[in-house]
Amino acid sequence: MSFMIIKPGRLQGIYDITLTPNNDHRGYFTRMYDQNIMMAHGLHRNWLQENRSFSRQKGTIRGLHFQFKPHAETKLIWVSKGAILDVFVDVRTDSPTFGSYDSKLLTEDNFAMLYISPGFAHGFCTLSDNCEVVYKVDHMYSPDHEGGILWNDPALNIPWPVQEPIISAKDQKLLPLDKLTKERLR
Ligand SMILES: Cc1cn([C@H]2C[C@H](O)[C@@H](COP(=O)(O)OP(=O)(O)O[C@H]3O[C@@H](C)C(=O)[C@@H](O)[C@H]3O)O2)c(=O)[nH]c1=O
Repeated sequence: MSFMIIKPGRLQGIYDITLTPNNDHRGYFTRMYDQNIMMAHGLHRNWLQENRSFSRQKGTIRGLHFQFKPHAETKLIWVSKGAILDVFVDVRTDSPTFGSYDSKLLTEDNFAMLYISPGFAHGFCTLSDNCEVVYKVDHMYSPDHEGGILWNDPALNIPWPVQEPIISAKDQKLLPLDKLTKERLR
């Protein structure tokens, strides 16, 4: 049995991963990561940091974030508590889907994981209180390379489930995608 079922998402570079638990009368056992399976799909990375983010209230938005090159990150994301709508925007200037977004529901019990390649801006909206998101990244945090796009960029028109989110002061000041210089994104 394969503990990780991996399928390409709609946008090139995105992968939907479904974990398959082994159930018995006690509960279940599942692998959260299987290096051999990830390698077979060319998706194993040298994960350097694992982050746990906790949001107290439903309707919190974090994002949309990325790191500029050479610190652009791959992210492997799942939800250990609560539920989120995870959103990712293609900011690869040479991509035919530049500026397109997609989203995925991740919950504490849907056994879903999301693999996001470098070159995507990433964010999420919490759909429940006390939400905990856990994700691995393959580059260390580099404050000098932080990049972001305004969550409600009118050109992107992302249908977020909230109109007035709880959001950080830093994220409130982010600019729309068309204000980012393509030179810096390259
Ligand atoms: C992301 C990060 C933040 N920090 C610090 C900076 C700051 O003092 C505090 C909170 O940082 P932020 O407000 O940037 O946290 P947050 O808004 O949760 O940022 C995260 O958002 C999601 C959507 C992502 O995709 C992540 O890559 C990351 O950008 O933690 C680190 O020390 N290491 C890290 O890896």
